[in-house]
Amino acid sequence: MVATDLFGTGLPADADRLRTLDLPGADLRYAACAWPPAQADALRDALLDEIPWAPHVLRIFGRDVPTPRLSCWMGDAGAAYTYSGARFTPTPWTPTVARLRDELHERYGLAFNSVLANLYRDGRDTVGWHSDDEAELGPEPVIASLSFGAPRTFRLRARHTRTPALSIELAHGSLLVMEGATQRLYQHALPRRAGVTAPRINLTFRRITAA
Ligand SMILES: O=C(O)CCC(=O)C(=O)O
Ligand SMILES: [Fe+2]
Repeated sequence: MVATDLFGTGLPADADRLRTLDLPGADLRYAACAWPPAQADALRDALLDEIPWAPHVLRIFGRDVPTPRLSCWMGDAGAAYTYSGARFTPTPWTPTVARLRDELHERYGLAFNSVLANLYRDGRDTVGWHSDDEAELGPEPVIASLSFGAPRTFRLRARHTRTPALSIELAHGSLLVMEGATQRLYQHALPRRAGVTAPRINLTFRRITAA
């Protein structure tokens, strides 16, 4: 009998292991099953319920534009963040998000002081092309992106040529870690997906270095 079974789920013992994705110059790792299905279900429900979701309004070319998703900026009191001209003071950690932050540290050795939570209510909610390259994140940001709920396609493209580079379906209970030159060389987006009626929650944990 091999030493299998991740949390008694019948999944292989290393189902939560991060594997490198092949993308030139980038540093991307992905674990399709960081949280096994039953745990991921419970986490999705708790996060839906516990996070104070609200539309964000971004100032783009001098106009106020509501984002096509709901969000919540959460973190340590000092971790203020500027995003597309809007300044966010973080909401205090909720219990489930704090637990996930601690798990990322204990299980993957990744430490964070803030998180941007996104709720894609259905397949019409999206995030457009961008890099997470705000000055507060430092020159080589480390971002841990957790997905719960409806699987959605995550795309990356070369920042300067806009050449499509990678397309990956982010699974329920998955973890994607972006670091190194990933933000400098690539942009990412989550396009619309027809036929998706279930919500998806994404938590992008970040490390804010300076005020
Ligand atoms: O929902 C996702 O997977 C990506 C979200 C994202 O790129 C962001 O919040 O910066
Ligand atoms: Fe992003």
